[in-house]
Parts: sequence; C-alpha cells; structure tokens
Amino acid sequence: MSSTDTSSSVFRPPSAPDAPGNVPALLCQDLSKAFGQKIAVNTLTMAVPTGSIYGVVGPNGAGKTTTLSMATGLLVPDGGRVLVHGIDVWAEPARAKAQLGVLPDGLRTFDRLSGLDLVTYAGLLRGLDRETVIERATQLLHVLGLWEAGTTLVTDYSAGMRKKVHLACALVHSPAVLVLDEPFEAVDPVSAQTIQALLTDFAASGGTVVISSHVMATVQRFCTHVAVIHNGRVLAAGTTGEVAAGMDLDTRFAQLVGAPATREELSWLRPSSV
Ligand SMILES: Nc1ncnc2c1ncn2[C@@H]1O[C@H](COP(=O)(O)OP(=O)(O)OP(=O)(O)O)[C@@H](O)[C@H]1O
Repeated sequence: MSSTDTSSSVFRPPSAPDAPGNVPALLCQDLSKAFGQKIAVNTLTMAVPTGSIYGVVGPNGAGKTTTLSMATGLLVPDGGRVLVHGIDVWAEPARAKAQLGVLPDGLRTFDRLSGLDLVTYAGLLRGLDRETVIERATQLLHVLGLWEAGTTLVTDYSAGMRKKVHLACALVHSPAVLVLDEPFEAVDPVSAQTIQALLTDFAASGGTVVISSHVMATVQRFCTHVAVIHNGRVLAAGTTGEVAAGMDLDTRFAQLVGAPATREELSWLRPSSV
C-alpha cells in the first residue's frame, strides 16, 4: 500500500446522529476550570461547525489542553457544558464519547504492546469486531509509515512514532469528531503531510477535526477555521481567513495576543569558551 494512500473507507466517518440543522459538531459553552487560584479556562464558548478543520491556537498556558480535555470528557469542568453533535458529554458520556476520537496531550497507554496490538486493542475497546479492527489497524499502520516497526514495542518508539500510533488509536473506530492535541508535534514533515491529507479527506466526507497547534503556518494552510485562546478565553474565532484578516496568521496572532512590552537583555548569554 502506498504510504500516502488515504482513500480507504476506513477513514470515512459515520454519519453524525440525527440532530436539528446547524447544530455544531462540538459546542463548548461557558466552560470554566480553575486549578487552585489559577483560572485556566474562563467561561469559554467555542462552536465548531460540522465538516470543519478547526485550529485552536494560543500562547503557552492559554488553556488549550484544559479546554480540549473538558471537551472530550477527560477533565470535569467547574462550569459550563459541552455538546458533541447535540449530545451532552457530561450528561450522556457513553453516547457522546462514541462520537469522539481523541489524541490527548502526553497520553499514557499500554505501551508495552506492538503498534498493531495497541491499535487493535483500541478498536476492540470501541466495540469493533476483531476482523474489522485488524484490517483497519493494518491499513492505518501502513498509511502512517509504522508497519515497518513490526513487533517493536510502542514504549521503544520515537516520540513522533508514538504520536502517530496514538493518532491511529483515535481514528480506528472512524468517529464523527476528532479532537487532536498537537497532532503534528515531533512528527516528520512527510508524515505530517500524510496526516493532513488523511484528515482533509475525513473532513471532506463530513467528519470534523479539532486540532491544537503552535505552528501558525500549518494552521493557516490546513485549517478552515481557527480560535485564538488567551488567558482561558476566546479572543477571536471564525474562518481562518476572517481571523487572519488579510495577514499572516503569525502576525495576526502576535497582534491579538500581544508581545511582551519589554525584553530583558540576557547579556550573560554568550558562548564562554570563545
Ligand atoms: N493539572 C493542573 N494543575 C495545576 N495547574 C494546571 C493543570 N493543568 C493546567 N494547569 C494550568 O492551567 C493553565 C492552562 O494550561 P493548559 O495546559 O491548558 O495550557 P495550553 O494552552 O495547553 O499550554 P501549552 O501551549 O503550553 O500546551 C496553565 O497556567 C497551567 O499551568
């Protein structure tokens, strides 16, 4: 199989459950979360349209991971609610989570398995039959360039390989909504292009993709929509073109978020041996 062949039916999302028109694929409404005195997410509202590739960007510590963790049922919010195709994640977690494929930040899994075993295990946990899951897991590992790793344990994978195998776990049950925390981090450029092609196909066939990223050029090129988060709130959201407002997203991001007013000179930071 070609490593860039993403045309298999394995990647087609199931049709979303019946819901009245214009219901967002993912709606975060007035979400809040504090860790002690630190307010990580502050009455944040974000509506992700069905079929979009939605980029969530923001400075370090802005609240992206906390938001995505609450959106996918991994972290209990202090306030607000999350609807996946109209289903409340916290009121009906099983139904809502059946719609979701999740790549969390810093995921710990059963890493003393081969890639094939780990993805197979993820598919079985999602209720797929063994034959289907092995077929899909095999296709995913080929497409993501992991098949050659064979029986190598995931614990012995490189960081990028681990990211890709966990992405395969998120995809294997062909969910309606994918929520991927920094999916391209540590991934090589060719694999990143393959993943982007795969996700673009997925969105074109009615699936919805939410990613967080720090790479503005990727977000600008790849995402149809973007939300800029700062201090736990949405500063700007809309189509990527609307948010970029005719600028590079990098420039627009710095304009929205603001650069530090002063920059300390690190006069001591010079090579001492020359
Ligand atoms: N488990 C936790 N305990 C205490 N504070 C936390 C915890 N998780 C997050 N925070 C704090 O909440 C804020 C938001 O963190 P979060 O990880 O959501 O940011 P982020 O936008 O994903 O950042 P980055 O881009 O660096 O990954 C930060 O100030 C962080 O220190």
